[in-house]
Amino acid sequence: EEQEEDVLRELRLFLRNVTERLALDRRFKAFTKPVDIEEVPDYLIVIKKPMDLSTLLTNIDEHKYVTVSEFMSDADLIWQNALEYNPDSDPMDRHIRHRACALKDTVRAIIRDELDEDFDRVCEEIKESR
Ligand SMILES: COC(=O)[C@H](Cc1ccco1)c1ccncc1
Repeated sequence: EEQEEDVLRELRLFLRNVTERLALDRRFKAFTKPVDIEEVPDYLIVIKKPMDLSTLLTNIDEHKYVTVSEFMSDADLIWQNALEYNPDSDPMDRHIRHRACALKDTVRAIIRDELDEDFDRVCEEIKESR
């Protein structure tokens, strides 16, 4: 009903704000756009579910997420993929892994600090009802 659409509109505003703040953080530059398959031809052989911050924003606008948990599952793909594709001991791999871990910690801290648990519960109830 109308009140539910108001809740989901507020969820999208929150998720857009979080995602845009991440995309402005210089540490996360490598995560802002899909990995370039021309640059990295084997990427899609190794990584089955690519994800990046611009795709998160598109998904939000396409009403893909009804709960924060669904958003977090896609957001987690970004850093998980980076750890999986860049496992070596060379400095480049270690650098992107450090940034991937920073992304993981930053997303979790923002959600812990800024998501109201009652609001999240309302979103989860809407999801169960559909
Ligand atoms: C999320 O970004 C990545 O996984 C790519 C993989 C990649 C390897 C070569 C070109 O791109 C990356 C980008 C920048 N620095 C390290 C790795």
